[in-house]
Amino acid sequence: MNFEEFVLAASVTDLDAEPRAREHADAVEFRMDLASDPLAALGDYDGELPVLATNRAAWEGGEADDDETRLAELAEAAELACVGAVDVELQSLTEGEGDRVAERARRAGTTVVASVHDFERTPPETDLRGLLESATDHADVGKLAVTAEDRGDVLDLLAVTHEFASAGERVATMAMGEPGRHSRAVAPVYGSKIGYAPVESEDATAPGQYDLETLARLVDELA
Ligand SMILES: O=C1C[C@@](O)(C(=O)O)C[C@@H](O)[C@@H]1O
Repeated sequence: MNFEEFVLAASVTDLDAEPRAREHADAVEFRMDLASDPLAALGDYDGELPVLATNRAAWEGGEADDDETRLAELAEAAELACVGAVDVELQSLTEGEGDRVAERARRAGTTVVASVHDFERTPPETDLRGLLESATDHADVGKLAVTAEDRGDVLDLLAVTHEFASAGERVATMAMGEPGRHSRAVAPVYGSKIGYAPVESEDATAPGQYDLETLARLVDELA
């Protein structure tokens, strides 16, 4: 997966959902931290869509609390043929052992997405820029998910997205929460390369997500 074109990822906690995602998604984001035996599930996976593997740390809003196990599992996943990309938290890449995962991923030809999340707010525009700069420096794709408290926050995020994408950087951005919901449909217009959506809205993996069919339609109509 090279993310040169926009990739719509169906965010799943169970890979058995993949057949239901095929019609609208380009990939499945497998939330390993929310699955019961993720490596076994990946081993058994015989779906059509490539997998973007995420094993989100508890300290970054996920459910994987032992960092050593979490990163070891993610590195193993990165080496599987069905896995086209792995998500590694930027903080793991800069301060933890995430760079080892990234190295193993690269050796296996797997794309690395460096991610940053803010579940509280949208940092000021200069900080957004700094975070995306660091994320794009450390990985093939820099991803920034923030929480919008008002529409103005989305404007800041879109401005920075546009700036990086225009400079040829591969970025993925979205504003979580209700005021930021429309960013999921609009950010791709400004160059964001990944969208996330649950197959069914009750299985959302972040606040403010559209269901897959809806996001696919909105992105298509705005493209
Ligand atoms: O990082 C992201 C983006 C996300 O948080 C969202 O807002 O859609 C959903 C997560 O599953 C994914 O790992």
